[in-house]
Amino acid sequence: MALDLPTPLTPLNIGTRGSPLALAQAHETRERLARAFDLPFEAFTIVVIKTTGDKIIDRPLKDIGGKGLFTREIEDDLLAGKIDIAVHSMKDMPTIQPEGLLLDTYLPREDVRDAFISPRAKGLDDLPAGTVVGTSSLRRRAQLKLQRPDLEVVEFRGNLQTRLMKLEQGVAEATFLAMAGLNRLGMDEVPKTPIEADTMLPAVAQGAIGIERRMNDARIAEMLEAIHDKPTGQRLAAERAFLEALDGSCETPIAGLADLEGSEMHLRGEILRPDGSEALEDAVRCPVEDGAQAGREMAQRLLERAGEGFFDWR
Ligand SMILES: NCc1[nH]cc(CCC(=O)O)c1CC(=O)O
Repeated sequence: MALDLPTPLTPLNIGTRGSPLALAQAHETRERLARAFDLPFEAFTIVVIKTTGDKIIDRPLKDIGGKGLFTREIEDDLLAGKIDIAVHSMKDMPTIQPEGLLLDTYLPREDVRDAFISPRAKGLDDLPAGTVVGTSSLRRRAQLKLQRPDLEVVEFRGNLQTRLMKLEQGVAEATFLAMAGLNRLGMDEVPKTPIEADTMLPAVAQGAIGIERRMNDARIAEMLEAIHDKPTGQRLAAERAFLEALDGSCETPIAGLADLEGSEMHLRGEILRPDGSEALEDAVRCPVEDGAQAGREMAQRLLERAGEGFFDWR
């Protein structure tokens, strides 16, 4: 495919966070673009941007608060033209983007499942009562407590490597990590047990990489079209409509997953009390193109069942 790049060729700047996983995602994006347009890798520069969430690593995310902890600085640079596109884990992205930005290009989705990670146990059932499990995810904490109220949970922040190190040091006996992250980093040696979605429904958009751009940049829009994965787009449209209708932030335990079965979509959703004392689930099948509407309706049904204060700690 021919691409109308200005001559002499100016590199396209790809913005990303600096964690190993974020870098792997940026490199995958660069490879897909280079391949689609038969361009050398040098046509793309990867620009590492440090975000507030990267700078503050000693406090739980929910205590720092505020929207876009891991995205604001990157989006500012995108709006300012310092970068041309930004690569994100869609799981970490708010459902609404700042004025002037669009986030509607997705790479083919990786494994959506969570994995159980422990040097000593194969699965949750093997852990004796009182065992300490580390996680910084409110969803995983609540899902864990629902299944095993007898286990202890400790806050487990930091990137994938940091969390694996904490396991090794014995800060916790087990943790959960996304299969997608482990796969993208090629961490095949980490002993992991994938957990099926029936047992632990993943986060909305887990395993998906999104590429953000300026709304008025037609050249970039055209370019991104070449690497967009439509099925991933259809699944995320439903999952993110569900999340948006729930007003979900990182501070509420919500899970959601859309699977495609031919022309049909199978959409599942779950909301939990933060202490894991209760979970409400719903599921529907609908035509793929109705996914977003189905997501919003599912959110409404769950909110009605939940009633006031469901997400409050008690
Ligand atoms: N919140 C951090 C984060 N954001 C995306 C991933 C994994 C990759 C993905 O889900 O796309 C992770 C780590 C994890 O949950 O284990």
